[in-house]
Amino acid sequence: MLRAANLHAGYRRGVPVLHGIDLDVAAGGALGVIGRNGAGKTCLAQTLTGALPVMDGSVLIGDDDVSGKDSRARVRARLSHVPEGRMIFGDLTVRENLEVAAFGAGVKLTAEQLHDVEERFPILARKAGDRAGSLSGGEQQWLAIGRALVQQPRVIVLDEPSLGLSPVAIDGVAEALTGIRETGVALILMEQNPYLLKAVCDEVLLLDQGRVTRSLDGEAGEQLVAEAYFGG
Ligand SMILES: Nc1ncnc2c1ncn2[C@@H]1O[C@H](COP(=O)(O)OP(=O)(O)OP(=O)(O)O)[C@@H](O)[C@H]1O
Repeated sequence: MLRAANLHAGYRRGVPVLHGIDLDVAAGGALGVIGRNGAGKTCLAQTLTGALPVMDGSVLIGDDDVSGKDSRARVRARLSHVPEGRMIFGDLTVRENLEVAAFGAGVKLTAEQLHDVEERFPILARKAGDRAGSLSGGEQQWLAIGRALVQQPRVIVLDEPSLGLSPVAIDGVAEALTGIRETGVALILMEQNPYLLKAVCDEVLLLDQGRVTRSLDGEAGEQLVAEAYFGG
């Protein structure tokens, strides 16, 4: 569903941070990317979603080559982004945040679709009229994922969704992401939390200085991920 081949990218022209990344995630699959601070996870998330340009290599969503397309075109090709720090609109209500996200993807938000998302995350219905900025960190994370879901994605790229969350909230994120996978959506999860990766992903890539140095399959288990994280 999402493939990247020989991907080179960076924040500044002529200064690559990613040096030839290959990855592939199928519909309903979940691929994790783990790495230390500065390894390039955010750069990879932003390059996949079009916030940063591809310097070399390619990004395909299904058969659609989106390498030269910006983030607006990619969201319309059904690739959604849950950015680091949530990036919700704090002054808009929870419901307005969902409506704006759907509009940005060119999706007409029907009552049924809204109901589906609010059923998955009931807090979004209970707080529909509240200012998004008044939500707790965990609630804002639900909203950020809800914003991606109303875009009817084929793929969601999430950048450190566990950041700042309590262990209980992280368990909730793991459960929600597993449920979303089961609907056939592909997930790419940039994370430093090995337990979330273990709970959600089939395969985890270890990123170091912009290169994939190892690939761990889900069978290898928590210990292997933790080893990669703490000892890699
Ligand atoms: N806006 C920027 N402009 C230039 N270089 C940047 C910028 N942001 C990050 N970098 C550099 O790019 C490299 C990769 O950073 P990036 O934030 O993508 O990694 P990361 O794995 O997401 O790290 P973290 O977990 O700390 O967010 C680092 O060397 C970093 O210093």
